[in-house]
Amino acid sequence: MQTKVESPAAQLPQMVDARNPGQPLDLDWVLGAQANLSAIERRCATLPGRRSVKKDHQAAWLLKAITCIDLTTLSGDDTVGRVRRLCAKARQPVRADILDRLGVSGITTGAICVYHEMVPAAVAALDGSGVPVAAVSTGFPAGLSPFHLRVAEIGESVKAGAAEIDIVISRRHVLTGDWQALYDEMREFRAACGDAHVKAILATGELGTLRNVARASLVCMMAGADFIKTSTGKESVNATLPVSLVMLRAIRDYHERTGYRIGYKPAGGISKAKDALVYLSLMKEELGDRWLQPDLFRFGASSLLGDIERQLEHHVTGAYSAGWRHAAG
Ligand SMILES: O=C[C@H](O)COP(=O)(O)O
Repeated sequence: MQTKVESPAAQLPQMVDARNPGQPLDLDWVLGAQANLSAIERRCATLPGRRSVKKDHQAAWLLKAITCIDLTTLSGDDTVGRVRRLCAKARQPVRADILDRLGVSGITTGAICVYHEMVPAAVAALDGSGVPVAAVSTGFPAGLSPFHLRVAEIGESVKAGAAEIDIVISRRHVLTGDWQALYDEMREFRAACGDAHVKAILATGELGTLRNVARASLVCMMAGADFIKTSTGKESVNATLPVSLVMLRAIRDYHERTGYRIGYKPAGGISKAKDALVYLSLMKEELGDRWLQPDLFRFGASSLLGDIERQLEHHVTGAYSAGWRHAAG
């Protein structure tokens, strides 16, 4: 079987759209956003069973998923050694013998995602690979440090070589309906990023309602977010299908009204290949094939890659290896 999947770096030049500049805060639009919980739940309940891709198609979709992973380590005990091992995995996400049998070469993960202190090590380890480094920022995960320090943290990570910045929003602005404060904060974070792309982490598990998720999504896009991201991975509820549906529809709405395509990053608790397939099919159904590229879609995941590699090994050998053989990623 020949499954041609190009690396994200190879895909980017012809795929990149104009960057979202943002727009003035439109409160009528924001307050008009609603979320019908029972309709959303009904739609999501049908998703896992509905679209099942098999055999070679499944392998191709799993390879696609790999190119969209922000391979992540966000632990208090991260070391330079761990980050270097993860970067080696980002450069070569699947064992060479498995890729040979799939007829694929040159794939990488979408990015590496680390805390600020690990950015220089990751940048050095990924030199020449085309894999960008994403830094979580702005007092991740709670986002409750002094505002000027949150802004300064972005600048430090950009200076250290991060090409993508994952900021956390102030959940209290959403919970109190202070959309202007959320907009102003996000606008300032975006400005501090300069040319680095900014992903706005909504921490949806802490926003109370799906309607708040829809409104916060719109405000962050209006303030210039390049991506909206569900979670830090540290909330008690992280990425879910209902939240994803609401955020994807906000992205669709924003695209229809402004012409700008905003990326989506579900993050936290996505660790199985079959879950990745459900997310890919949700993207395809809600937003179309254009959103299946790494410049518009990422998984934030620390252990998903290991399960995908295991499934690909099963695809080419017919046997499952032990999970520990695919530990990194
Ligand atoms: O943004 C990424 C998340 O922190 C990763 O979460 P995870 O460890 O549950 O995959």
